[in-house]
Formats: sequence, C-alpha cells, structure tokens
Amino acid sequence: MNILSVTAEIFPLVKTGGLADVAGSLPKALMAHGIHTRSLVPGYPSVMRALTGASPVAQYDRLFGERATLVAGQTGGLDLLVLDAPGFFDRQGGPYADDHGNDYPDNWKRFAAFSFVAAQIAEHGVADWRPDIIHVHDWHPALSLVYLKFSSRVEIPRVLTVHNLAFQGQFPAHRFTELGLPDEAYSVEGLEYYGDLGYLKGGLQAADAITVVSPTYAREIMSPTFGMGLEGVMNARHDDVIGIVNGIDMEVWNPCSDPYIENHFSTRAPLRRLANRQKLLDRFGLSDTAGPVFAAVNRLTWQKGMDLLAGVVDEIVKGGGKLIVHGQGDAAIEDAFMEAARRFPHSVSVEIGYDEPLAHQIHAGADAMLVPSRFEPCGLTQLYALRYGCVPIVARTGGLSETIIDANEAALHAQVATGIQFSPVDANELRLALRRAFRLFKRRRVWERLRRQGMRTDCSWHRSAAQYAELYGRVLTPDIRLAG
Ligand SMILES: Nc1ncnc2c1ncn2[C@@H]1O[C@H](COP(=O)(O)OP(=O)(O)O[C@H]2O[C@H](CO)[C@@H](O)[C@H](O)[C@H]2O)[C@@H](O)[C@H]1O
Repeated sequence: MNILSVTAEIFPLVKTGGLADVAGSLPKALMAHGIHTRSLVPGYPSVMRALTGASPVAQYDRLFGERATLVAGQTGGLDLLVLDAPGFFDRQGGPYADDHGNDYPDNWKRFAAFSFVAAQIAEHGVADWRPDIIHVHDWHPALSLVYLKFSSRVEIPRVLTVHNLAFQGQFPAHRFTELGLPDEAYSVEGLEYYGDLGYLKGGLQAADAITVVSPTYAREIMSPTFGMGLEGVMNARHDDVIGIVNGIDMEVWNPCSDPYIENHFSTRAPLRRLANRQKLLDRFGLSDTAGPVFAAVNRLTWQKGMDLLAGVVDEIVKGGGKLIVHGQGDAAIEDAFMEAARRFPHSVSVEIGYDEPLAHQIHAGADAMLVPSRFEPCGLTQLYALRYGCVPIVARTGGLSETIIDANEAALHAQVATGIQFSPVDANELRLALRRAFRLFKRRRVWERLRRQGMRTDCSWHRSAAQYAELYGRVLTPDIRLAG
C-alpha cells in the first residue's frame, strides 16, 4: 500500500514541535505493516540542504505565480517529495513566521500552492508512483482535500490528522477567488468558516477519515471548551473521527545510545543517570541538591500552562527543589521565568531558545518533567520523559491523561504508576502536585520504582502504527464506517 503523507514539518529536517516528530517517525513504523509512505514537504532551506540524490519529477512555471519544481529524494530513511518553490519557502525565518514571530502575510498562498501540488500528486501520481491514500497533517496541507473533493474526478481516500485544533489556517474570504476552486467550495460543506476561509475546517469537511492524536482529545473536541470553534464540525463528523495516541521514535530517543548525552543508561544501569543529572546542574549553574530537579522543556505558552508554572516557582524553591526551564514563546511568560531566575538564582535557571540536543540532556538528567498543559492533544514531552527516567508530572487532559498512570496508592501498590497527574488545571492543583512529588521523592525506593516503571512503558509506535494500518484498510473499503 502506498501513502502520500503531506506535512509542513518533518523531523529531522524541519521542526517547530511535535508534528515534525510524528510525521518523521510514523512512516518508519508503518513499514512493518507493508506500507510505503512518501512524504511531501515544502522546500525550506534546511530541507533542500539535507536532500541527497534528488531528482526533479515535475515542473510548475506559474504555481500561484511562482516557479516551482517537485523534487524526489531520500534522507535518513525517509522517502521525500519536496516542493522546491523558492518564492514561497526559501526564507530567513521559520516555516510560518519571520524571525520576529510575525506570520508571513502570504501564508494563505504558500500553503494553497503546497496543497494544490499535493492534490495533483494524489490525482495523477508522480513519475511511476501512485498513492492509494492521501494522508495530510494539520491545517497547512488540509486544502488539498478540498481540491480533491471539489475539483477532481479521481476517488482517492482522504485522511486528515489533527495534531492541534488550535491552529486552523483562517484567512480572509476575498482570497477564495484566487484558490482556483469552484464556487460551491465556498460553503458550509467546504471552506466557509465564520465568514472567512478555514483551511482546516475545509479539510475536516472533505476528509473521509479524521484522526486526532488521542482518544481523550477525540472526546474533548466535541465540546466548546476544547473545540476551538470547530466543535460543530467535529460533532457533525463524529462517526468518522478516531483518536490514535502518538508513538515516539525509539532510536532517536534512546538513553542507551543517544549521541547528545554523555552517560548512557538503562533500567539495568540506572546509576549512570546521576552523572547526567550533575552535568545538567553544572550546565545551568545550579548547585548540587538532595531535593528533586524539576524541568520544563516546552513552548512557553498558555496552552502548555507555562504561566501557571511560572506562578508556583516559590513552591519548588520552598521545598528545596530546583527548576530548569528551556523553551520559548510568549514574551510575558519568558519574562516571568527570567524574573524567577533572578529572584532565586540558586534554585531556578532558564534558557530561552530552541535546542534539540539540550532537550535530550534535560530529559536525561532531571528528576521530574512538568507538563501542566491546559489542553494537550497527545503530548510527546511526557513520553520522552518516561523513556529517559524523568518522572512526568502532568495535567489530566488529552493524551497526558492516557499516557501517564498517576501514582496514587493503589497504582503504587500494584507497581504500575509512572507519574503524577493533577486536575483541574490551575495553580492550586499544580502546587498540590508538586507537594506530592516532594513527598514521593523522599520515599527513595518508591520514587525509583516509579522511574523504572516509566522507563519500561512501551511508548513505541508498535500499537498505534497498527491502528493507522487498520484505518488505511478501512478507508480503502468505503462501506465500513470508522465507528463500527
Ligand atoms: N525549546 C525547545 N527545545 C527543543 N525541543 C523542544 C523545545 N520546546 C519543545 N520542544 C520539542 O517539541 C516537541 C513538542 O511536542 P509536543 O507533542 O509535546 O507538543 P506540540 O504542541 O508541539 O505538538 C502538537 O502535536 C503533537 C504531535 O501530534 C501532539 O503530541 C501535541 O499534543 C500537539 O500540541 C517535543 O519534541 C519537544 O521536545
């Protein structure tokens, strides 16, 4: 079976968050099911640099006004189709915004062009290759499903995965005439979204199957609290929505062989982890401590509950713990953490930025990883933390609630606990969760068991890739409904 996977990010070539990790690791996991994935990605500079043995397979003289070449190539086990359109993708800043964080004003056009090419490949194939299914990720390529629904005579099954409903690709309605779609595509059944254009909304309406990245999130987004304005569409498509929890790349995140960490460790050799802990404290200018070293590696945003964490730093300091924060995001939250680091220089250390090796080192050295998200479709940070023996302390929401087993007395007694959950997601409950962590940390054997149990958890793609394979089988047999 051939899958055309369409994604704006793919690890290790271009990444701003979890989407890249999933788009980069799922194709490898699907190979075990006899599924061959080709991933279409935009030709950002980092992607073009990494391509080896690339060859042009299609040419566009005026793709939404720009010259573009579709290039086929391989890198790091990924089979890629790259849309080399310098006018759209060869830019200094990030994939979606400039260096100052301002969205590119032509994002509507960049991702319409990208989506148009995806639809062309789905419809006609490329060179001698034809996909059986098109599977698009998030809003950026979602318009391709709209092109296929309204402008194509080819019936190819269309799958859409939503990694985060908060990002929707909403643009002014007057752009519609430039998209080259028939008039009926600007409708409730298509792109129309509160008087604007909704790329994700259009994709949700045009998909044969919709996946989100955990069953809990699949339930949550049916309500206004989590639906972000799309709860009506999600309810209408309820029977075609399925939640599949993310797996992680067990090679990239492997404490026994990780090139970014100095002291490799495992459940059999846990003491070597202590050397990473010491190195981490040194790196962040913090003195050694008998108390727990808490960490947060995340986007510093409201979604991730990082403002809540910034508000309870005193609880960590008071208890004799340390806090290491690495991330970037909202200026006010960055400032709040920097201020906390100034107030408590011996206990709190912050590095604003985005650094992949450092993320590995923090997971490999800290005692506990804080993930107080207000909503979290799945979350990967807590899975990396499990694998690296860093006990996750998570909000009970979305995928966090499904991937971590709370250390209540029953779960501890049954030796199945892997972390700490708290709910509702507010500062008070986060404080209480920290106090529980301090108490558990003092029970050394209990904490060690918690850590070991986490490291033994299967976070691989094993089960979830099988679910995707089954889903692909179902959409190829259209009479079988997903919910059945
Ligand atoms: N400063 C920094 N330096 C280095 N690395 C950093 C970093 N800040 C974050 N990261 C990395 O970025 C990734 C974040 O992935 P998550 O899945 O936790 O959240 P994200 O909101 O990006 O993803 C969305 O999509 C994913 C994938 O489906 C869902 O799991 C999630 O719930 C949803 O919000 C992790 O690999 C993390 O290590």
